[in-house]
Amino acid sequence: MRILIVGTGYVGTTTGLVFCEMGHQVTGLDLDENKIKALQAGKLHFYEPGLDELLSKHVTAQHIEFTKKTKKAVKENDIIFICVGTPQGADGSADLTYVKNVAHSIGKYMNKYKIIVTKSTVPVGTAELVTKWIKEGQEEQVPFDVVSNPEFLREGSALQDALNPDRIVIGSTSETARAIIREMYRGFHCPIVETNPNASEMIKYAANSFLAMKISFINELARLCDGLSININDVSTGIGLDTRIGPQFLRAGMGYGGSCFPKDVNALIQIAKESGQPLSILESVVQVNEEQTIFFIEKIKQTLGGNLLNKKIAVLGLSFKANTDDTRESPSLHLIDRLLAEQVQVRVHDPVVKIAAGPSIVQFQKVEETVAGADALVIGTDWDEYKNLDWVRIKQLMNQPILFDGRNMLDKRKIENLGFHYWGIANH
Ligand SMILES: NC(=O)C1=CN([C@@H]2O[C@H](COP(=O)(O)OP(=O)(O)OC[C@H]3O[C@@H](n4cnc5c(N)ncnc54)[C@H](O)[C@@H]3O)[C@@H](O)[C@H]2O)C=CC1
Ligand SMILES: O=C(O)[C@H]1O[C@H](OP(=O)(O)OP(=O)(O)OC[C@H]2O[C@@H](n3ccc(=O)[nH]c3=O)[C@H](O)[C@@H]2O)[C@H](O)[C@@H](O)[C@@H]1O
Repeated sequence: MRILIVGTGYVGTTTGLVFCEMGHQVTGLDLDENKIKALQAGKLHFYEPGLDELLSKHVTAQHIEFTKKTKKAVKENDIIFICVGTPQGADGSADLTYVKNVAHSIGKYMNKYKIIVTKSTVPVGTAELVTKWIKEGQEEQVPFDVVSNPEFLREGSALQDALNPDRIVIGSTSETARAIIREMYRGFHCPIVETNPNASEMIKYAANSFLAMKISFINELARLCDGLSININDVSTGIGLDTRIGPQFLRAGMGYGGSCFPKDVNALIQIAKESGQPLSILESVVQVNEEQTIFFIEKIKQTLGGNLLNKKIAVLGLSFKANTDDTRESPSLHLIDRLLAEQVQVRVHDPVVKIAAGPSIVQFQKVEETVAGADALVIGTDWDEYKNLDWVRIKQLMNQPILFDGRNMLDKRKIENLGFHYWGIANH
């Protein structure tokens, strides 16, 4: 069966290449000409460790091709994965414009039985909408089935996650379609959850919301622990060893960011409101997350004497987490916005992200240049390379050795022994 991936962003490109690895022939479709040109040349248009090698391998072997010709791509392929964006709309709900456009095009150009699989994260009821939109697009009746098959990969470890998922979820009312998609995933060694589309769509939002809830829980607890001089990392270890809790997603920091948790938690809140069954717990998750940057900046203010006017602050890391160039809802950028509002002179560094300079913000190539003359240094993203910097040299270069670790990634004792004033999130 020939596979079409619609949308060649983080999810689409990774999914396409994973299917190549499983021996399938794949076409990637996108409307963005620049992305398609880059991909055709075997070049990844975003930063994701390991994916560039795989892309170049499968492009060279002609296991994958890329196109912007929707009609041809729809006609020639049997299984169509929708991997387009579902950004947050004005009221917090998911904006399905891109999904709707794709469904209309699929209907319009469909010439024989096809399975349409939604991999994008979409609200409960979208499979029914996709069915309706495909029918609206059809000029003549052609049979098709719709499947919900949410994706659980993380940016930064997309390939490993997609190749080794904890589970695969397949939601469809059609046993035939479920069986075909199940067969496509033969070779994956993980449980497969088969269910109806609504439950499948809910599983995705519930998973992201639960993980976001763990982060907000530990962050709010960290604020309490900070006042009580308790090390939150010890608390995370202590509770995480309980197998019912688990160690993951208990790292206190500046709050969760990225293209998914913020929008998906809000989308589920909106679904709940519309259903007359509000999820107050998730409303608190969002509130705690928003407060976390304020908590952090207040700490910086207090330490620097209550006023940040014209202070020079160096921020290391711009992406929403390490190993990605994605800055969507990045906690580091949220912090920088607030620093700029306080009229701070901001100096930034990131190993892969480039941002436009402004009157009060300058980006440097090297960490040493970034910290020169700084009144304080903030770790904004947990890039590995920030762990083993030459801290003796950095101390010499700074105006005063004050370090705020927004990711609790440094060894407090070691840094303090070098003469730094160190503050992490309840990292006592
Ligand atoms: N980024 C991530 O790590 C994960 C994202 N998701 C979900 O997957 C979906 C996609 O996310 P990303 O890959 O990050 O999005 P993205 O924004 O990186 O990529 C989406 C792509 O779709 C293309 N597109 C839009 N309309 C199109 C059309 N009519 N025909 C062809 N291409 C079209 C865009 O040009 C863009 O390249 C979202 O629903 C997201 O919530 C799910 C799991 C992980
Ligand atoms: O639906 C999605 O798009 C994806 O969203 C997240 O993946 P991602 O956003 O790539 O990154 P995460 O590793 O989950 O991190 C999200 C944010 O939480 C923060 N985080 C994570 C873990 C933690 O313990 N503490 C913490 O603050 C990260 O720094 C980051 O800002 C989920 O982990 C994926 O399973 C899901 O597929």
